[in-house]
Amino acid sequence: MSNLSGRVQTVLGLVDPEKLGRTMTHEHLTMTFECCYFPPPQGDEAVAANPFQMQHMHWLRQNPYSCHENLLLQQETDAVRDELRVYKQAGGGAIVENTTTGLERDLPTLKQLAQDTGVHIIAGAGYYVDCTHSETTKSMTVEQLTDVIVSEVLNGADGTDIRCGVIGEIGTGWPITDSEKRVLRATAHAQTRLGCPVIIHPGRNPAAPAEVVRILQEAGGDIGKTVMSHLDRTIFDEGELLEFAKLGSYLEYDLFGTEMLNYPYNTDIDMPSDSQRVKTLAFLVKEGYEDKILVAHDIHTKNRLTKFGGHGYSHILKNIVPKMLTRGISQRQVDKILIDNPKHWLTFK
Ligand SMILES: CC(=O)NCCS(=O)(=O)O
Repeated sequence: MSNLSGRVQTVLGLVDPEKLGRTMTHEHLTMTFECCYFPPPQGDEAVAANPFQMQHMHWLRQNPYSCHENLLLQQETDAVRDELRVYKQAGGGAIVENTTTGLERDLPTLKQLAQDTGVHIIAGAGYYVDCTHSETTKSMTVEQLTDVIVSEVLNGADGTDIRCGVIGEIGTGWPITDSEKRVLRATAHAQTRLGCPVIIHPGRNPAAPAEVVRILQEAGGDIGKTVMSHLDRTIFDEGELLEFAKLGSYLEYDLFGTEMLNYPYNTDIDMPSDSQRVKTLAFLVKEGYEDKILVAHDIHTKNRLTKFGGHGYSHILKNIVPKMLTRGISQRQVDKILIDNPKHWLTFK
């Protein structure tokens, strides 16, 4: 194990895990999502070209990926800084910033945001989904990929000395490509060397999370220290969810605030409402998984910021927690989900 043992690694250095406080385990503060642009519905091209007007806000919520400008979160650092201050005032302590290679990770900006706001920011190592893998990435062996990921944690990433504190979000699609499989194996090998937390972006199919776990496990990964993200758009059947939960990963509901009718990346999927998400959390708590639940908003487009009428980074603290308390989740269980579970996951072994 590394000398990071028992500590959490933020962009400002190592911290005592007790210092984190309430933690959103899946957010983005600066990134581009251009890789996932989706053309607008026919006839809506004019709105898509000029979206940030009050009368277009509903359209933007329904079609966030169909407007190039909306995908450039990295243009909104001032608004994000303001929001982080609000988040801190609302009782937030830490944020895991999941931007990996392929999404224009910007570690100096994360460091500056942490310094300016006092929010602990934990950055992500590794690679996003296949369509963002460069030719170089695609040609690398598992050993070479492992060395890059380990170095991003031990020495710093992207030519800086700013170190990542988690591996991920590691991007996978469905079916999982060969290049994504190599990255998953490298993730498991790096985790074995470092004893560090891992977080996965699964493909949009109910079978995808378990297949990722299988690949990680086969490569020696520590599933108990791994988060499966985006379960709110991936597994809908309660029986299937319990089957997956038995595999032992953290179960992350990280699209709080996102309510849309037509999910463009898989139109078979009905994106749940926040009320449905809370209901699923209450179900998992009842089934004994309160130690495994994590929550976040996964802000990755501009329209999700309060500046543009969105829910912002404080939505869970301000709106979802009170709802959880009225739906059979106790204050102690809420504290586990927001404080204890993130702390345990983020602490290096
Ligand atoms: C940045 C990112 O990967 N967000 C997830 C979007 S998705 O629609 O839930 O896959």
